[in-house]
Formats: sequence, C-alpha cells, structure tokens
Amino acid sequence: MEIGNTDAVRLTDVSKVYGRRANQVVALEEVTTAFGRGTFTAIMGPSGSGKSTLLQCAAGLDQPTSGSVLLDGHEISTMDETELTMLRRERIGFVFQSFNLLPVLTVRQNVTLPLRLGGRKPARGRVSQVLEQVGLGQRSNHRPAELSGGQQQRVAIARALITDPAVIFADEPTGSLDTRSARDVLTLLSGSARSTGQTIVMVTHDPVAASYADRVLFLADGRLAGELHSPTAESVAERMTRLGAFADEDDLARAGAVRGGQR
Ligand SMILES: Nc1ncnc2c1ncn2[C@@H]1O[C@H](COP(=O)(O)OP(=O)(O)OP(=O)(O)O)[C@@H](O)[C@H]1O
Repeated sequence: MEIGNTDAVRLTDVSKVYGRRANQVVALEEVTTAFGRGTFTAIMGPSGSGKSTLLQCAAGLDQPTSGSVLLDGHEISTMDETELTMLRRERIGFVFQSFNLLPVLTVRQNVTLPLRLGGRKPARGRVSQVLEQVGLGQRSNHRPAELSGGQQQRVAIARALITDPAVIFADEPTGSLDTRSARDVLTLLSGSARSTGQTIVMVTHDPVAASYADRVLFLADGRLAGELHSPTAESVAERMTRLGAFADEDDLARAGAVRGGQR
C-alpha cells in the first residue's frame, strides 16, 4: 500500500521497552515525529538517550513495543520478519560507521550486491552513474583494501543509493573518518538530499556532522527533547551541552573545537 504524503517515515507514539519487570529499560517513550521526503535529519542526544533504538525502529530492524511506524506508506510495526526483510532490501539503504563492505568483492560488485541479493540487475549505466555521483568513477575495479576510509564509506553510500531507497539510515557514518574525509561524506549525503531528493536520517555524536543536516532532532532519556532547523555546529553544541551530553573531556574538547570554527 502506498499512500500519497510528503513523509518518507512517520513515527507515532513509538515506545520501546527492553527487558522485563525489575530489569526493564525504557529506551524510547512515546516518540512522535516524521522525516519528510528529500530531507536530511540528524539525530543527537547523550549516550543512552535512545538514538540507535529510534533508528532501528524507524528502519524496521527492530519492532517497537507500542506505537506505529509508517515507512514509505507501509505500516511496519505489524509486519512479520519476511515482509520486513523484503521491505528493508527494496526500500531502505544503510550506512554504518564500519562501512561493512565485502573485502573480496570489487567496488562495482559491492555496490550491486543489494540488487543481486534481490534477484535484480542494475539498469544499464546506473552503477557508473552512482559511482560518478560519489566520486569513484575511476575505482570500480578496486577492492576495499585499496581505498581510503573515506572512499570506502563513499562505496557504502553508493551501495545504499543503488536501490533508489525511500530512506537512507546512517549510523555514525563519519565516526571513524578523519576531518576531511568526513566532510566529503557529509557533503555527499547533504548533496544527495538536495539534488536528488534522497531522504536521509543520520545518528551522530558530532555537532559538525549534524550541522550538514536540514534539521537536528534531540533525544534525552528516550524522549524527544526539541529540534533545530538549519543548524550550525555552534547551535547544536550549545543544545547538546544543555542536555548534559558533553560529560567527558573528549566531548568537551570537541565542543570547544566546534566553537573554534572547524567548518
Ligand atoms: N538490547 C537491549 N537490551 C536492553 N537494553 C538495551 C538494549 N539496547 C539498548 N538498550 C538500552 O536502551 C537505552 C537506549 O540505548 P541506545 O543504544 O538506543 O542509546 P544511544 O543514544 O544510541 O546511545 P549511544 O550514544 O551510547 O550509542 C540505553 O539505556 C541502553 O542501555
């Protein structure tokens, strides 16, 4: 069922409780929000605030305890595992901190893998087009070990883009990259939202990374704790400090670097 609306994902009163009785952890509590088509949203919050849980529930990798998740017009909270697997394969792209490329496959083979797993072939010229889009047109026959971290992450983004997904979910996509590679990856993500209307939802701890998004959603203790539109690294860092997120020295140093104007 496809419904005509402008939201790629809509969560209504989503709660997630792990464990039973005395050991219960409320990871998400009645979260209601939406991710509009063609938008780039960053999700931020202190450690343990529910960011990964939100991403997993929104992407159909985990089922909420209660509430509704409408993804690309499909109610996923009532789907069984087979239906969810199909939906994830067809309509969702994933990008992880650790790239998750297969070392024995070439760049081209890695990028086409999601299609081949679904028994499909890429349309003529599509793989080259996507590789050009991520700036790796000349690297299609290389293997991941022959590429830098930033280039490997761009292969992972090409692999996410190839299925033309309704949403790309990215979990700390710049977490293991140097500043310059991180900037390339973030520019690519924000560019694909702006130029091709790709919807992107990204979890990050980094205010600079979040500043590339159109909107930042803040979580605290499993609940929504406000949002910022057209964020700057400074405004995000300030909000995170207020949420008590920068509790250790590394985080404080990063917030300080941000105020020094990294971007
Ligand atoms: N499988 C699980 N079983 C029990 N508790 C869990 C499970 N997964 C997450 N939690 C708990 O749910 C809460 C939210 O966790 P989550 O991983 O979503 O937070 P996060 O904001 O992504 O944290 P971080 O920034 O540290 O990665 C935490 O208290 C965590 O301990």
